[in-house]
This record gives sequence, C-alpha cells and structure tokens, in this order.
Amino acid sequence: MTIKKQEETIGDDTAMLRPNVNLTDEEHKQQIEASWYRCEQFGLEHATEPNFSTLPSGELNDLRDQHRSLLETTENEIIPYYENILSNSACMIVLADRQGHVLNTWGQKRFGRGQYHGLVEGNQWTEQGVGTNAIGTALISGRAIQVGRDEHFLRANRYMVGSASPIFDTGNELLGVLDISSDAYLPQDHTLGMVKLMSLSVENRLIFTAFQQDHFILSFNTNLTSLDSHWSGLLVLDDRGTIISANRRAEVVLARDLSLLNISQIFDCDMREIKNQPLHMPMKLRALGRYQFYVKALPPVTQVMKVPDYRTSGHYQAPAASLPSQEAPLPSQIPDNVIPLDELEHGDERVRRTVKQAHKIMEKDIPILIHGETGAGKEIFVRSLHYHSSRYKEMLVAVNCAAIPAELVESELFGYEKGAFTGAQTKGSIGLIRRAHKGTLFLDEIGEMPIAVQSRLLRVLQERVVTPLGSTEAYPVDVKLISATNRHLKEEVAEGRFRQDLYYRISGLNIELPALKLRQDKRELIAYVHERLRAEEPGPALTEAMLDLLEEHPWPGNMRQLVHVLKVGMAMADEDELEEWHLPDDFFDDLNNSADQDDAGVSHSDTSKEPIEETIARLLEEHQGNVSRTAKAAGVSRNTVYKYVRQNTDS
Ligand SMILES: Nc1ncnc2c1ncn2[C@@H]1O[C@H](COP(=O)(O)OP(=O)(O)OP(=O)(O)O)[C@@H](O)[C@H]1O
Repeated sequence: MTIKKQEETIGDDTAMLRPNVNLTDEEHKQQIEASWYRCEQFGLEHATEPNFSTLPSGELNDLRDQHRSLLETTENEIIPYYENILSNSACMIVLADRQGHVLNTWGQKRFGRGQYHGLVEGNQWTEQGVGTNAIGTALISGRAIQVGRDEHFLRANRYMVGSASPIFDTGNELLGVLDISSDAYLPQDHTLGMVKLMSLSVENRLIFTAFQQDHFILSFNTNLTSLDSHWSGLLVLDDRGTIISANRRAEVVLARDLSLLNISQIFDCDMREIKNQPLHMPMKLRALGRYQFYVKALPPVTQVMKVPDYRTSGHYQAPAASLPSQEAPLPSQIPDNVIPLDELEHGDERVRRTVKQAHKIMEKDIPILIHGETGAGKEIFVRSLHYHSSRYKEMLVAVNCAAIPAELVESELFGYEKGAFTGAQTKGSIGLIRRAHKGTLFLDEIGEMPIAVQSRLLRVLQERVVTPLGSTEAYPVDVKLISATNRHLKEEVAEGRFRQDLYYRISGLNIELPALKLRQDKRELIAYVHERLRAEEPGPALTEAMLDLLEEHPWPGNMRQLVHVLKVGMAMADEDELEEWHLPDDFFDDLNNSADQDDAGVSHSDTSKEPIEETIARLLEEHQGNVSRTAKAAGVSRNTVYKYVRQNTDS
C-alpha cells in the first residue's frame, strides 16, 4: 500500500505563521473511532496481547541499511536539536519505517515503570498487531496523531501516550514515521507540534541532501525572520527554473501541485533573476499574483564552491604528462564488434547531433538517459560511446533491469556480504555497480526497476558509495551512468511508478534514438547494416528495388528486426542478389498491415468506380512495372502496390 501525503489546505496567507494545524477534537475522535473499528475487523480484542512480529536481526540490518539516509539524517541533523528537551523528560523518540518497523530509538530506553513497552528496534508497530497506536495509526491515516492512554485499543498499551507524524520522501511517498512516546503525561499540542516539526525537518533535510549539490533551492516564507525555519516552503529548481521537487509546506501554502511548473508560473520572477540574485539576499516576491513572500535562493553547492580556474585565462598549456585514464582511445584500440561512432548515422541530422552531444557528455560528470523503441539500437549506441571515451580501458557493465527478477535486482546491483540473506552465495558478491567502477554502468530498461531499488540507487548516485546488502562498509564508486528506457519516464513519474528525484538524477542529457522507420538515413543505414553482415560472411547484393522495399517497411522491431530479416534473407539466397522470396513471412505480414493502415480512410485518386486492384494493374502496365510511379498515380502507398504484385504473382 502506498500512502500519499494528506493535504492540509490552508486558506489564508498567514498560514505560515501558524503552521501547526492539528486535527480538531472532533476529527481526532473520528480518527480514533475509525482505528478501533479497524482493530475489530482485524479480530483484535481489548485483552489481546500485543504482537510485534519482531524482525530477525539480519533482516533488521538490511532494513536499516535500506533506510541509511533517513536514519543518518534523523540522528545527525534532527535529534541534536531536541537533545535538551529529551534529557529533561521521560520520553523517547522512535523512528519507524513505513511498515511500522522500529529502526532506532533515542532518549529514555525504558519508561518509569520499567515495563516492557515494545518500542525496541525490529518490533513492528501496526494496528493489526498492536491495535490503535500512534505509529501504526499515523501510518494508516498518513496524518500526525496523538494517541492517549485510553485511546489505545489494547489494554496492555493503555499506560502510554504516543504522538507520531509521518515522513514523506522527496517523491511524496510515505517513507516512515517519527514518534514521541512516554508513560508520563505529555501535553498534546506541545508534543504533537514537536514531532510534526521533527518530521518536517527530516523531510527538508532529505530534500537538501538529494538536491543541493546540483540544483537551486528556494525557500520562502511570509515572514523574513522565519525564512530559515523548518516551516518555510522549499522549491527545488533545475537550471531552467522547472520545479522538480518541493516540500510539504510549499504545496500546502501554494495549494497546488507544483511538479514541473516553471518558477515564473508561481512567482513574479524568472530563472535569470534568481540566478543573478546575490547569495543569501532575500527577495520580496508576489506568488500567484496575490501573496507576498520573502524568498531566498540557494545556488547549487557545486556552483558556490567554484573557484577561479586560471587555465581559462592566458595561454595555459596542459603539462605534457597527462593522466593515462584521460586519453581517448586510438581507432585501433576499438574492438571490432563495436560500431565506430561516425558510422552510427548516415545522413540523419538529428542522430548526428545526438551522437556528437553524447560523445562530449561522456567526459563530463553528467548522466545520460536514452529513450528509444525496443531494438532501436540503444545498447549498440552505448557500447560505441563507451569505447570512444576515456573510460574505454575499464568495464562497460550493461544491466537489463527488466531481465533480473525483482527480488534479485537489489543484490545483483549493490552486491552482498557472504550470508547476507538466504540463498546468498557463500562468497558474497561485489555487485554490478562496483564492477563498473571507473567504467560505464548501463542500466537498460530502467523504467522496470522496482521502486524500493530506485530509492537505493538514488542514494548511490547521490553519495557515490555502495553499501552491499548485509554490510556496514561503504565503497566509493566512480561510474559514468547511462540509462535507457522505451517507456515515457515522465508519465511513469506522474503515475507514481518511477521516483521523480531519481528521474532527475539520471536524466542529465536526454537523448531520443529515433525508430528506424523515422530515420532520415533509413536507406543508407539498411545498406550499411547489409554491408556489415556481408563483411562477416559473403552474401547476395541488394538491388535498388530491394532497397525500395526494405525502405518501405514499417520495421516495428527496428534495427533488431532489420538484422534478423537480412540474416534470414541472406542465408536463404543462393543467387547473387537478394530477392523478395528470400525474405521471411513475418516481414510481409508487417508490410501488409502497414499498407492497410496507410490506406485506411484514404481513397485512391481515381474518381471512377474502378476497383483499386484494377487501377493498380492498369497503372502498373502504363508505367512499365514501376512501383513508385504506379503508387503515385493511384494515390496509394508503395506498400499497397507491392502487396498487389505479390498477391498476383503468388496466385
Ligand atoms: N547502428 C547499428 N548498426 C548496425 N546494427 C545495429 C545498430 N544498432 C543496432 N543494431 C543491431 O540491432 C540489434 C538491437 O540493438 P540494441 O540491442 O542496441 O537495441 P536496444 O534499443 O538496446 O533494444 P532493447 O530496447 O530491446 O534493449 C543489435 O543486436 C544489433 O545487431
């Protein structure tokens, strides 16, 4: 089950000053009643003993490993601010994952009575097992809640009070929950407000960790002095001003879905002004034509850290002994089975530009995302890029994310320690990402990657370290990341199947590899592939008529289908030239289908009542069998003429 964050819609522009909007007493009562009703449905009775379904320590370690960023952010950047409060009160802070598993606790390890409270690492606090409780109920409702002593469904829990607030990740998915529990009296507004503040702080820190390196982060508030507080709205912008992430406050205060809007659609300013704004100098801007906000823009850390580079001025010459790893390969060093970059296209301007851009970006710390239909040649393209880059001596590791069973993707990619899980090889495994260290990692069909693995991959890309499953050690990795997909990833993001933050991480340079039928150099490319195959094994030549026919084909299977058709045809032919009858049947099925589609709804130009077959027969004769001219005169596609010719020669 995925829970999206609940909107707390705030109607007026003073909302930021009183952000701690708790449930009304009536709403609170309803939440508790709804929870008790669920508990009855789960078959619980008030006398039932809590069932914590405690995780074995190995699984707990894996879980903690998966939530490392959440754990570290909470521990290092949030808890220290509350230490004072904690040390003076009899309560504990609990961090649990979205299934209610306790990941860590801080503060009082044991409540006053020394009673076993079950708030220990590995225990699961769900309504199913423990009845109404702050953690489980906040997770089910997606809202912050305080559960008082008698509001607990199980009698066994009625000695404690818990206040919990869910935490959402940068893609708005429920990530976990923070809870403050005690067996002493906890003032409701105070504690609930505090835990909400903590969960907001965690969310904000996660945004900074994910994006501050390469993106502008805008914070805004109605009040200048609160601009740096956790209650400020945060917007993450790419270089062109597109909003690629936002915190809860931003969405609540602006009361709209902000994803992928441009900053100029929200504030009366554009990206240029934001970029020109002196560091840490707030601006006073109007939002949505109505609200006044103070806005501060934080440029990407990489930009702030930029230091003058003296090589850009004067007549700098690089020292003679440059690093060997920076060298581009010589043509003789490129393996035979790799298609040279300049042979990837044969006159298609768009593809030429794409190849040039990608070749350049290979030397930059910018990931590449390739979109293209299946069989369009994405992997061939990546191989060529890798072997023409300075990483050519290192590994190109290609991973087809759709081909690995979902439950194995994680261990295959990140590796595992020996004995990390049942079925793990006794030796352990280094994992595919580390295998690509210093080289290129090609994640094909990345759209198929399970969402849990996406989070982990995101962390690897952000932190540039891999922690194998079951290990505490983090290994640095330096990989050139190229991903490919035949899906529309933006739509996948909109529908919640692909993490937005990961999408922006992997899509530094977006490349479209056109389908074969759309390529302007289709004819030349077909001739090239044919020549390459003939270089491997002697075979028949292609006539112009055969090239016409091949050019006409819709090629739904793209380059892969072309290679297959040519290989079959060439194997069948004993003659000097490739003939139609050498080609496989499915080739003609596609051809006929596309002819039918091309002509659907289009009537041939002859206005007489003459059937189309007769028109084609007549025109073919008139044009001495010239297919192109016949098709033009009849007002049909060349495929239709071919289809007619074939039917009449077959019968
Ligand atoms: N530029 C090219 N020149 C010659 N052959 C090519 C070219 N591009 C692709 N091919 C051939 O087409 C086949 C399919 O290409 P490739 O595996 O790169 O496609 P893909 O887009 O990665 O497919 P998928 O999306 O199914 O993974 C290759 O095995 C290769 O034989």
